[in-house]
Amino acid sequence: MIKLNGVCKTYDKTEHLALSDIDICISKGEFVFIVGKSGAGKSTFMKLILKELEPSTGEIHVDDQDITKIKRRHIPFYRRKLGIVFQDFRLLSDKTVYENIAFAMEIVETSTAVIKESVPNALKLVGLSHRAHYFPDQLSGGEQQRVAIARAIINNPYLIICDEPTGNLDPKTSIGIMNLLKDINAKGTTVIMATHDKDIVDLMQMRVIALHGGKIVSDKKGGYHSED
Ligand SMILES: Nc1ncnc2c1ncn2[C@@H]1O[C@H](COP(=O)(O)OP(=O)(O)OP(=O)(O)O)[C@@H](O)[C@H]1O
Repeated sequence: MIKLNGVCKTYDKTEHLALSDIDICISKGEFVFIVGKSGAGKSTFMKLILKELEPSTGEIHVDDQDITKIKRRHIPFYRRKLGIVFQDFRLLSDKTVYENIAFAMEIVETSTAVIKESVPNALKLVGLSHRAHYFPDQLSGGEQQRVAIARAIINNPYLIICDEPTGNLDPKTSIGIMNLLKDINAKGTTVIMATHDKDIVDLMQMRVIALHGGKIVSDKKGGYHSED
């Protein structure tokens, strides 16, 4: 479960509240969209959960842990529970598809035997077994995003955080990526996705939390709403 209680965030010395009085609860296994105009607070929300930022007030619980209390040296261990997918893929250009995914396991000290078994399985899941030895610049945008998703799930995260994962993709490719995320979610992984893509949100019919001026203005199932 992910729970935010009375979370406010101001940046540095500004008095402007990037997030204000956020109280929400996301159950394990949910798929949640975070929507809102530019400046609404979506990235701030995601960065708080990733522990890239600290709240100015309030508590944030992820998987029954108050993450505001995690010590700096323990942050890398906390982040191992999370898979992250960005708009711009962020693959390592000098590593092949296989190596990009294997690298995510190497840095958490997974054994070679487990890596050799897990990476082909992840590639199969995202439909890219035939691209294992390609480099990122030999792939389409949609294929690169599939690699990024394979890398995000390879260590069995509790939660996948997606920041505009379809932002650089055409509508058809975007739907393929969303179906992949839906399948991963159906196996029990919680997904939180920030997006501007109204068509995708309407298509998926999942829970939608809308932010405006740092406040939650709507929290409903089933697409965008007129007041969002
Ligand atoms: N590093 C920062 N320093 C000061 N203010 C910031 C900083 N980052 C964000 N803000 C402010 O916090 C508010 C929320 O910004 P945030 O980036 O979370 O919005 P967003 O919904 O993700 O926008 P976008 O869709 O454009 O990415 C905005 O008013 C923004 O100007």
